[in-house]
Amino acid sequence: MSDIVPVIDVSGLRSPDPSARQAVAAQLGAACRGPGFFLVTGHGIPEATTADLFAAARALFALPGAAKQAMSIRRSPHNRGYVGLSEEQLDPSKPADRKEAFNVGLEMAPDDPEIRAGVPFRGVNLWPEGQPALRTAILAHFDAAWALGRLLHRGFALDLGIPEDFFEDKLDRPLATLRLLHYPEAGGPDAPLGAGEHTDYGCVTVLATDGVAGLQVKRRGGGWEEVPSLPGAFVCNIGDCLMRWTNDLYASTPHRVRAPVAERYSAAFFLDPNPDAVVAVLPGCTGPGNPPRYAPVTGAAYLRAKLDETYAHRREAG
Ligand SMILES: O=C(O)CCC(=O)C(=O)O
Ligand SMILES: [Fe+2]
Repeated sequence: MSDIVPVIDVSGLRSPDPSARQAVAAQLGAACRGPGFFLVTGHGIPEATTADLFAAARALFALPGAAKQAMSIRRSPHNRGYVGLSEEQLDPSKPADRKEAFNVGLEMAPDDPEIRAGVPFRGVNLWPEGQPALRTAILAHFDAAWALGRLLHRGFALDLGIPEDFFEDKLDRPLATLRLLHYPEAGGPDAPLGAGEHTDYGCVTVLATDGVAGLQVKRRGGGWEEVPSLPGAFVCNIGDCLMRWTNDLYASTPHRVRAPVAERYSAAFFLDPNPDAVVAVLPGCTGPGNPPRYAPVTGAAYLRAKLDETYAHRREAG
C-alpha cells in the first residue's frame, strides 16, 4: 500500500458504542490533517451498486456523439450534463484535459420550488433518451455516495470536537455532483494529462475507479505519489470547503490524473454544501496566534467562483 494514503474501515461510525465511533474519527482526523486522502472500506455500499454504475458509465460514453451533445453541459446553467474531450482545463498552465465527463446533480422535478425560485445550481438533470436503466443505476450510486459522505462528516465532527450532527443540516440538500469520467488511452508519453493539477471544491470527494492506475496526489515535499486502487474501496479526499471550515487544519491536497496507460473510467462524487450553507471558520479552529484565514462564504458562491475559473463556456456565458 501507499506510504501516504491510509486505509480506513469506517464501519465503526455506525456503532452505537461512542468509543467505536471515536476510534474511527481519530483515524479520519489524522488522514485529513495529513495527506487529505484516504481509502475507505466498511462503507456498506453493495458491490452491485458500483458494478451497475460502471456498466451505465460505459454505455453512456459509448452513445453516438449526437446523443451526447444533446445532453451538453452548455445547455445547462446548473453544471449538469456532458462535457466532451478537451472541453475542460483544470490546470490553466497545461493543455486541456484528455477526458470526457457526465455530471449529475440532485435529482429534481422541473417544477421543484427551488428551480422556480432560481436557487443557484438547482435544475433538472440531463438524461439519455429512452435509457431508464442508466438513470436508475446512476442515481442509486449518487444516493449511496451521498449517504457515505454524510457518515464521514459525522466522523469529522467527532474529530473536530463539535456536535456529531453539525454538518447534517448543511449537507441535506447539497450542491453534490456525481461526475462520471472516461479517459481514453493516451497516445504516448507526450499525451496531455487526463486531468490537470487541481484541488476539489467541496467538502469531501468519494471516488470509485475501475482499477486502472492514473490518480496521483501531490506530496508535501514535491513530486507525485500514485494513489493505489484497492478493490471494493473508495478513494476519499478533502476539498476546499472543509479546508476553509477548519482554517487549514484539514488539507485539500492537489492531485491530478496522469495520461492513462489504458482506457480508464472513474466516478467522482463531490459533496459540496447546501447552496445557502455558510462556510465559516469553526470557532475551535482559531485562537490566539491563529486568526481565521478565510472570510465566510456560502456553498453556492464558492462553487460558482471555482466553476467560472474552470470552464470556458461559463466565462463566455458571463
Ligand atoms: O478520475 C480520477 O481518478 C480523479 C478525478 C478528479 O480528481 C476530479 O475529477 O476531480
Ligand atoms: Fe479531483
